[in-house]
Amino acid sequence: MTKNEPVRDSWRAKPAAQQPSWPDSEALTSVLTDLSTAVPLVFAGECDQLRTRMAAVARGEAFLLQGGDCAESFTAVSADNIRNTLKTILQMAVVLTYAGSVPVVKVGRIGGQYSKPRSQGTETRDGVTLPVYRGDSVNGPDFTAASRTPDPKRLRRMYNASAATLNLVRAFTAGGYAALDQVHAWNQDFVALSASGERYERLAREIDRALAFMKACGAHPDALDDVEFYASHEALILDYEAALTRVDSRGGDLYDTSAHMLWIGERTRQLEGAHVAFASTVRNPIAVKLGPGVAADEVLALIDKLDPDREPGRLSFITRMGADKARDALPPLVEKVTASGAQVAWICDPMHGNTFKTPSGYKTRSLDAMMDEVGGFFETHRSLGTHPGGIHVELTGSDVTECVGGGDEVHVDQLPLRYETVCDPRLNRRQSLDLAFLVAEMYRGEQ
Ligand SMILES: O=C[C@H](O)[C@H](O)COP(=O)(O)O
Ligand SMILES: C=C(OP(=O)(O)O)C(=O)O
Ligand SMILES: [Mn+2]
Repeated sequence: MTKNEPVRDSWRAKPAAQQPSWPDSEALTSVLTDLSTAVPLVFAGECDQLRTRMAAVARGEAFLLQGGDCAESFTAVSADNIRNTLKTILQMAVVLTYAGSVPVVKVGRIGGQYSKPRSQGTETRDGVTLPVYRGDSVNGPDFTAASRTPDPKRLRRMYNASAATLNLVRAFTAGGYAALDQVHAWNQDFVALSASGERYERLAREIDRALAFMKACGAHPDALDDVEFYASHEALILDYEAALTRVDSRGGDLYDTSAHMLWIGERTRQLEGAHVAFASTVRNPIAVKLGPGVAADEVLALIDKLDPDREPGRLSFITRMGADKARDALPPLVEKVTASGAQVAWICDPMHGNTFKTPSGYKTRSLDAMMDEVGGFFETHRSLGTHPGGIHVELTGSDVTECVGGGDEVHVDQLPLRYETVCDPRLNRRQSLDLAFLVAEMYRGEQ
């Protein structure tokens, strides 16, 4: 028995919110047995490396950019989609790196983001009530009884889809696709072609000059050809996460090898719940979402449970307060955590507190509200002398129409044109770049 066997299953004694009711427990056991011997998707050493990167974020020496789909779906796993998402995140990262003059830690909501917590257990349409869609790992989005019935075989499909996605991400990021020159050229195209491009022209020109200067100095461009890119998702379906948890051969610690970083959602962060208990057993960097209802004492208790050794990089808080609440809700939390001596990374998710439904029933978010929340996040950290450590956003590299606003404005009446998300509305490619340039201006104190 390894030193970790006693703690490994400790979470099973706690209540787990938001778990599917699998109708066939034998089928579930069979899939989990199979997954428990599957090849790990990430190496524990990479998780350690990300922890050191996140420690730099916590110390104020780096910025986190975390983004990707609200919910990945099996049918959307394609080279085009993966490449476009990656390309968008890399483009955003170049702008933020230059503006902040600090390294940007790049983490995708990718290669495992298949499970969704929901506000309601069921959905009713035209008098018919069915289980709610909980992500492709559990059931299908189509509104039929067959599609909405949880099917454990989907957990194996999630693993396969994650493996294929991460394989291509690794190929792109190590194979020269992500070269800085290339990414900057894409940004120049965006500035030239976007309606709001003029506003960003100055920043793009400055980056151009900085690159020319580096080259003139003989800075080795090869070093700029590869990027570090990490994978993350919400650790929601604990049976899946536990099946992919392995004892690290190097030191005997437990790592959840389904992703480098895992987060606990707003709906599953109960102090005595199974999600917090599970996360406390693994060494991966962990993040917890915090909504406007959280009390400062709960946040301190989360630190005690998840980061008892007060190790910078281990724990991040992703605040998602809503634009109208951020300026009131955030300061007391940041003050108390700082006073406690814990060094966590503070990340802003400007999306989940700003969702609304249009009269015709589309779930959407406006770029203005997002920027307002990011503004409140920066103001709070600047006034308290703490570090605004990063942003966490739902985005896609495709030209969808799911969020409203942006330089090439998407209007409410255009939402039906390309509303393709299976869960929450994502920023499209241009809106994501708008956001990056606007955050860059904020970082430089220009707004
Ligand atoms: O990211 C996901 C959503 O915010 C979450 O699943 C809740 O969505 P719902 O209110 O539509 O259930
Ligand atoms: C469900 C999500 O967020 P939250 O837990 O903050 O509501 C999410 O990130 O998709
Ligand atoms: Mn979401």
